[in-house]
Amino acid sequence: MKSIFALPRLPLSRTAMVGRASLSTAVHESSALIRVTMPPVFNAKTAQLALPPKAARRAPFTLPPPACSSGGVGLGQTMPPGYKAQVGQLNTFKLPERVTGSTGDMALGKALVDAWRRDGIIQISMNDQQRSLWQDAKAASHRFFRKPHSEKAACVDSQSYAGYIASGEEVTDGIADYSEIFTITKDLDLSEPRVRAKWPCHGPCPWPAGDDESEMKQPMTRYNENLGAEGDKLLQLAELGLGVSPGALTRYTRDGWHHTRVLRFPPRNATNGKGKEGRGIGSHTDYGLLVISAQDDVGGLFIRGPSQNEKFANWESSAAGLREDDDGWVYIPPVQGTHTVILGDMMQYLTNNFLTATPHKVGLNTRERFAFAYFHEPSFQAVIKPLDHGCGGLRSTNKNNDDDKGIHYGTHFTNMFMRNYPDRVTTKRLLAEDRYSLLARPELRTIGAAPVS
Ligand SMILES: O=C(O)CCC(=O)C(=O)O
Ligand SMILES: [Fe+2]
Repeated sequence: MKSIFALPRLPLSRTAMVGRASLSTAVHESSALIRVTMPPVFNAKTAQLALPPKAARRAPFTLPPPACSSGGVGLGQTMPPGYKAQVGQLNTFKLPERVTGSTGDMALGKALVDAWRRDGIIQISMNDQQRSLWQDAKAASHRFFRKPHSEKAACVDSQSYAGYIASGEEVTDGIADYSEIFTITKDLDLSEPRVRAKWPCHGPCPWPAGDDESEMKQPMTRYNENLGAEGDKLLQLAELGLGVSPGALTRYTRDGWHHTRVLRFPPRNATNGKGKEGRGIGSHTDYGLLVISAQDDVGGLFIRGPSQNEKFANWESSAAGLREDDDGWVYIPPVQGTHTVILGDMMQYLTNNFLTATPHKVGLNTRERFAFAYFHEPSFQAVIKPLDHGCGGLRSTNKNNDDDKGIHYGTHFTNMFMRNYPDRVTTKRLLAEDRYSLLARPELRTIGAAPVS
């Protein structure tokens, strides 16, 4: 059996960043009562006119007005106790039904890219169908997490990383997280050719026993399929906003290795004592292109916006634990009826750091919290190469793209999951059967070998 430590570039669990000037503007303690009014919804039709010249645009995040102002919701009120952070107040963008490349789409794409570059996060409104899919998926997650431990713990598969992860089982930067998770990866039965060929991470999703599909599988699958379309729509808009050719991003997501983490966080006073007090998930970046998240009304998510002073590349050395206890975190209050979208490692690599992966972490609150993180990813087989043109004219450091070997997404994903779950049966089987070596085979590297601008 090959030792995990002998594998090429396998960083330690979910990673971290370095030194950033602390925000000089007001920082709100979680106990502060803040009243704010929500900003207007972005209107794609008027976006071009509405976009102010760069210098006049608002500073990263609009800080809420003082407590005495009237109306609005106390967004900062839901911040978990014991945390100190600026409270983010995000504009809510509305996406069109279809992206056609119209002037409105181009303006919206530019506005999204600007917001990611400024804040590291965007907020988009759910349409009626998405609200209903989210309600159904959330109800299914409540049902699942209420099951006895033994029933949840049985939801494990030895070939895929899908299924249950108990509170305290996941490790970020060497410290156990309190989150309780059900991961959904591509659900492939045992007769599927990639599963038969023993490709790493490929296998069935171990739905709970007795699920007649309506309990868990259907609501989760419908939710994920809808976000699959939403993810590609966002990438099309990002292509317009970056000024790269159509397909420059979406070419990678055909048969994308999209997956979802269904999460429950215990209240801070009811943990199993296996993690670090108050901590839900430690600071990390996620692995692919986009993370589209929904959270209930409890609150717990913090992010760090892009900074010139904070350089990291999670595919080279782990960004887990990055600046976990530093200043400079922004609390993202739950806004019902919206998804938030942050960026992953592959978006950073593709755009030569023009867009950067968004470091984030989760704190435990006084009530239990439920959230969904959907990951919009390249195909497992994709070899990602930095974009040649566009992206504001930025090019990768001094590297010539033709010489760049690129990043094989399937290898990055496998490294990250082995890192997070060193003791899981899936990791043990992967190593015991030397599946890792298959990642070098040409049939696992079929998408995107040549750079596209
Ligand atoms: O709970 C959240 O809002 C985010 C979860 C997260 O960061 C993850 O699952 O990777
Ligand atoms: Fe995450």
